[in-house]
Amino acid sequence: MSDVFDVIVIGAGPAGENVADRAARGGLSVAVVEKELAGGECSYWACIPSKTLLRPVELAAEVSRVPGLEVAPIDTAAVLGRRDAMVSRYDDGGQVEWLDSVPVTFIRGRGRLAGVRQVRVDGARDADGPLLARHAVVLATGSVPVIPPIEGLAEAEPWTNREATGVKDVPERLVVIGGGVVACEMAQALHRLGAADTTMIVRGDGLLGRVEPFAGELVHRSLTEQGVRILLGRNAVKVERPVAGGEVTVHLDDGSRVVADEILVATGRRAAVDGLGLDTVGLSRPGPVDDSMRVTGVEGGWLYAVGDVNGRNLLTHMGKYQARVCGDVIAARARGDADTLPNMRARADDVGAPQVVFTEPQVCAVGRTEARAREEGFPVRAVEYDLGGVAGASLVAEGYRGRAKAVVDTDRRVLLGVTFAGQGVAEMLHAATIAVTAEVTLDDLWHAVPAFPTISEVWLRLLEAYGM
Ligand SMILES: Cc1cc2nc3c(=O)[nH]c(=O)nc-3n(C[C@H](O)[C@H](O)[C@H](O)COP(=O)(O)OP(=O)(O)OC[C@H]3O[C@@H](n4cnc5c(N)ncnc54)[C@H](O)[C@@H]3O)c2cc1C
Ligand SMILES: NC(=O)c1ccc[n+]([C@@H]2O[C@H](COP(=O)([O-])OP(=O)(O)OC[C@H]3O[C@@H](n4cnc5c(N)ncnc54)[C@H](O)[C@@H]3O)[C@@H](O)[C@H]2O)c1
Repeated sequence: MSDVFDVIVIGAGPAGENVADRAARGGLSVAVVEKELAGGECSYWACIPSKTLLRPVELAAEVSRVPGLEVAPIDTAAVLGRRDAMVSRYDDGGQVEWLDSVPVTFIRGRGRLAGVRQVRVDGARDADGPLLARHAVVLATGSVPVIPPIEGLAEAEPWTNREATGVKDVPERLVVIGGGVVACEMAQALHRLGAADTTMIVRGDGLLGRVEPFAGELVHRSLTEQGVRILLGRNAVKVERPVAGGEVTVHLDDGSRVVADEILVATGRRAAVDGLGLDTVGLSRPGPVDDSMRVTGVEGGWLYAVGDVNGRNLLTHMGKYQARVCGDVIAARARGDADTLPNMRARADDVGAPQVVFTEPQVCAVGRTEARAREEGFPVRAVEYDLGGVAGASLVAEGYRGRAKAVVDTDRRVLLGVTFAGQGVAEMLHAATIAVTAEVTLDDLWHAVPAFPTISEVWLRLLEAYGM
């Protein structure tokens, strides 16, 4: 095998795989180095298993809101069996086969920078010399969970997303630290799959702090009604687990405590750069990157970073988008072609990435929240509408509960952000993404007539609320 490639990608998660694919399509030879499983966190321990565990929860809630249908109890063993199938039983054979077909050279082992355009691979290739990249090295190593420095927490061997999404025996009593996306999604899934006694410890005054407050409130209400205990404005100060795998006690800053069988930490993620050799090229972190995903300040401009590791937006679709830009740019630069075509710069990251939180109710948003738009100095007017008041929603469910909000730039009459919360709203997000990204004016949106009776009629109601 040649030790010289046009491009070397470290990390074969969704971002790494896509940058490799695009660079190879551009005619370059590419090697991808992966220390665990091709497909990355998303395929085995994040998006895919978490959504598989949440789908029956969502479906059961939907069925329970239509008179004439009955919800059978959720069969947890069957759900976990489907999860195992969806993660290919933690076997990446299919992904490796696809990489081979691109074609890309797949190298299993831990990669690290070893100087300019050089990558060493620990493991199988350790004894060999470094791999050399003619044009570019791309960091696509993803992120790892943050374990906060709470006394006794690390020693208590808390669950992270890996144990939670890979659960084999659902604990009866679960305590979750955090109130963000992972905390809400996994608390809901595990509670409905058997963790009858689930408590969330949230340091802020609401859930899902990055979205419009009404969305977090709707999720809070739903979780509480299902029986999840949510402690807002509390901090864990000490954790005790005297016997490994035994009962765990979490002490809170108000003197109270929570006892559980397992503890899940969902307090954010940080770039996966430990042992990555950034120091060998004079860096302490893998960024910032410019809009072509090139790490700034590296002489020769040969280093790029895509996906979670660059910290822009920790979402699979955004990492893949950055990867497409990056792979095309590297190929164009290698050929000496113009690298400034519109598809060769990532501009969607700053606008406010689209995101769906797959709780029940779902929450989805794109663009800026009202608060962020005001902070950034836009002339803003926000309008809201009760989704339950739309004919399509009342057909979907008895007592449909949900809300929509649009944030408008009053000077240019374009949307800066849109948020929906409610049953089945995820598939409405892309219309909002197009409107926000393409800056479709309200006057043009008026002619995009939503079909009756769909929940999308809320678009019309929002425009009417604006005064049209
Ligand atoms: C519970 C959970 C649910 C999520 N759900 C969603 C969702 O529904 N939708 C969504 O868009 N996002 C979701 N995310 C976020 C999503 O998982 C990440 O944004 C996505 O996985 C990032 O892709 P990536 O390729 O940058 O990194 P990763 O998927 O983390 O892949 C990085 C790869 O690099 C490898 N690697 C790391 N270091 C080295 C090294 N030194 N040498 C070789 N290989 C290395 C790793 O083994 C890994 O395979 C979720 C995250 C979590 C935790
Ligand atoms: N459906 C999806 O798209 C999806 C699902 C899961 C995760 N993700 C992505 O994964 C990333 C990580 O998710 P996450 O939920 O871990 O992070 P997050 O940033 O969404 O939430 C972290 C939560 O932990 C809290 N927190 C942080 N430090 C704390 C501390 N020391 N003590 C107590 N609480 C603390 C924060 O206040 C917040 O509530 C997110 O950026 C998200 O984009 C996406």
